[in-house]
Amino acid sequence: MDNLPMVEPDAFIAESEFQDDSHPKQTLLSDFDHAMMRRCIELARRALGRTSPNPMVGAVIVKDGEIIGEGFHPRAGEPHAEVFALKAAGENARGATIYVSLEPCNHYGRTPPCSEALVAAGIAKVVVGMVDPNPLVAGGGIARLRAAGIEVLVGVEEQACKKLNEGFIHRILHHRPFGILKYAMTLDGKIATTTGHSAWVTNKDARGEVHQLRAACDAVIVGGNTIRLDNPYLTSHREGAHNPLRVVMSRSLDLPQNARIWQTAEAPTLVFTEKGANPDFQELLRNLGVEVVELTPLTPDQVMAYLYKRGFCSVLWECGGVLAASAIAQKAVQKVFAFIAPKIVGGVHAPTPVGDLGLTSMTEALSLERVEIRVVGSDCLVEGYLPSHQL
Ligand SMILES: Nc1nc(O)c(N)c(N[C@@H]2O[C@H](COP(=O)(O)O)[C@@H](O)[C@H]2O)n1
Ligand SMILES: [Zn+2]
Repeated sequence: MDNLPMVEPDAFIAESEFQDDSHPKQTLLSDFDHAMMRRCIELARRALGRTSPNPMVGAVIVKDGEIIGEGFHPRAGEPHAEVFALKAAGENARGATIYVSLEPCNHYGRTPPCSEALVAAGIAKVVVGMVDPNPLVAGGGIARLRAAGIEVLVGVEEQACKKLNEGFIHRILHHRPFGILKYAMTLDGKIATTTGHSAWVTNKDARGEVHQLRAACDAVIVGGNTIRLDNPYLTSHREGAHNPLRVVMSRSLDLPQNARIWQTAEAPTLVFTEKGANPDFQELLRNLGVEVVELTPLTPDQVMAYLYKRGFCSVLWECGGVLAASAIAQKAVQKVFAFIAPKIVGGVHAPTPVGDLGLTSMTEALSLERVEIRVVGSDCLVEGYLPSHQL
């Protein structure tokens, strides 16, 4: 939720990081302002999973209390949300207020600066959800609008706007995609039986959440063991939903030829292996339309560096415990989604979601921050951020 202090039940104060003497430090915000920004977020989410390396952005133009134009950024290379909203509002935009979930850009990228388009359209006021962390923008859009005499408010529904684009923000600040570790375990902390059987730990509502998570990510990563034992499809299973790139990390490339992942074409597949591993199988995969990339040594960080260069913002780790521990140790995981099913399977050697992290004392445990706990059908979902992550 917002960090904004409450003034009275339906009014909040927005405080801009970019105030100067000519602009009041605090401005009362109405429920309407919040509702419009939440609408921006809703619009932005229409492009869920499709905008990388760009952020998801929504914009709403309001005049005399009425919405006269809306827009969202559909994908990189296409116009920004503000441009779609201006187009929808037409000449009526003169003197109007625009709400936009991310600071308007002020640079020539794949598209021209939105700040100039807003000035040219005669927009009177701009309400911004969050400052753009992109160093090419970073307050420059706000400064340009203010220099043109436009009133600018910053920080409305800021936390929600940041959460919408945590992948983009992490990518810009850390030059790596944002990593999410997802696992499903029983009440006694097992992800499979001692024999390795791991299907159906959670109920179908939890599986629906997982498909939604996949739709929001650019890639989903598993290790070779998951292909051998679970034989997953790794798709989002929803009509019209985005399917992430399916990524397999396997040093040996000792994988079944008839695995579902390479026998299904709904989503692209990329296999990372080490130099020279199983050349016959590499050729077989390529013939099946699977991309094969040799990375030596094959580590989570190398994979994340590669996916960063490919323009990815967010990656879902759906791997077993050994790879998960390695991804955590290499800071390739920022957030955890743990589904807990009220079942007990027992077994001293039954696998657990995170392998050895080399910790010797409970005081070294990684305590998740900003934890949210929800009931999903008959299961429980614990969501939180690893300690080093800052939004
Ligand atoms: N305010 C805003 N609205 C949008 O719809 C956007 N896509 C962005 N993106 C910012 O601009 C950069 C991309 O520019 P090009 O699409 O290459 O022109 C992106 O990195 C964000 O900083 N901003
Ligand atoms: Zn723009």
